[in-house]
Amino acid sequence: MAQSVLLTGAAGRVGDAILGGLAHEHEWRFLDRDPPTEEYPGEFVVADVTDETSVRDAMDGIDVVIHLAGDPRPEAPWDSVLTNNIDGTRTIYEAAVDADVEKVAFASSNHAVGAFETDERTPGLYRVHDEFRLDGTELPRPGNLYGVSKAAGETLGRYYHDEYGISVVNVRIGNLTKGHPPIDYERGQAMWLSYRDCAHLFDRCIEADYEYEIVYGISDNDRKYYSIDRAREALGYEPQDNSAEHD
Ligand SMILES: NC(=O)C1=CN([C@@H]2O[C@H](COP(=O)(O)OP(=O)(O)OC[C@H]3O[C@@H](n4cnc5c(N)ncnc54)[C@H](O)[C@@H]3O)[C@@H](O)[C@H]2O)C=CC1
Ligand SMILES: O=C1O[C@H](COP(=O)(O)O)[C@@H](O)[C@H](O)[C@H]1O
Repeated sequence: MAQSVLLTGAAGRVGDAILGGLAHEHEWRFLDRDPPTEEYPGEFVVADVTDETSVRDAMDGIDVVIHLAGDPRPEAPWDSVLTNNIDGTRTIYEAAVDADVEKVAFASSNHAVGAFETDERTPGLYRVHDEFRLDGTELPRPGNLYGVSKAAGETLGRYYHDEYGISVVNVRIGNLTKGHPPIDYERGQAMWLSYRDCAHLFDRCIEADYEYEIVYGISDNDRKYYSIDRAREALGYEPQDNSAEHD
């Protein structure tokens, strides 16, 4: 069923992947601090996610928020992730609960658990026969301050779910690249998320019923060290791509 969806960070790569598959499936409103450089299939609000007034206005009549806006750089400095990622996510949740939004899908990251990739585990971890899996029940283990900000975003979701009942799914996105998996990069191939699977996964975040979830957002790669079982069970995610098919 078509839903009214607010997509923050719409002008970025993940937004592009989502709209590539779902532009005509839902009623969209977009928010980004960068103005659009092309036509979007819905109202486009140019605003910063830390601007409470603009975010509250953008939330009016919305059923589901897909919150992508933030600094995506693994090497991002603390000032930037504190403002754009942590405060921005808090601003989104405050406005969402006040507007009676049903669900928020939060773009978390592999970097929230990057420090599980110890010297002892790698590079074996990235290879097909290694059986180590993270499944979303483990505690965060960030390897950088960007990862800390994503773990904080997941925890903000936990709080707003428990306190206000809003449905929350945190998608620990792997490595989104268009057309094919990263080349000569085993880690990136193990956590590849194709554009097609990305659109489908966020469609399931819009449509499925859930309470509070942490899932991994990768394609069905032979090499994987993230389990996609929870995404399948909780959301009905059925990925079609596999980085091994591009070897
Ligand atoms: N691309 C990937 O492989 C992965 C992305 N993610 C997460 O997904 C989200 C989107 O990432 P990408 O599309 O790759 O990044 P991107 O940089 O291509 O897009 C991010 C968008 O957010 C906007 N933005 C940033 N800060 C903002 C603010 N304070 N207010 C309003 N808009 C703001 C930017 O203008 C940009 O259009 C990020 O939260 C990132 O951490 C997580 C894991 C992997
Ligand atoms: O969270 C993110 O992860 C991806 C993949 O990480 P990388 O360390 O393999 O590059 C990254 O490309 C993206 O920019 C980031 O937001």
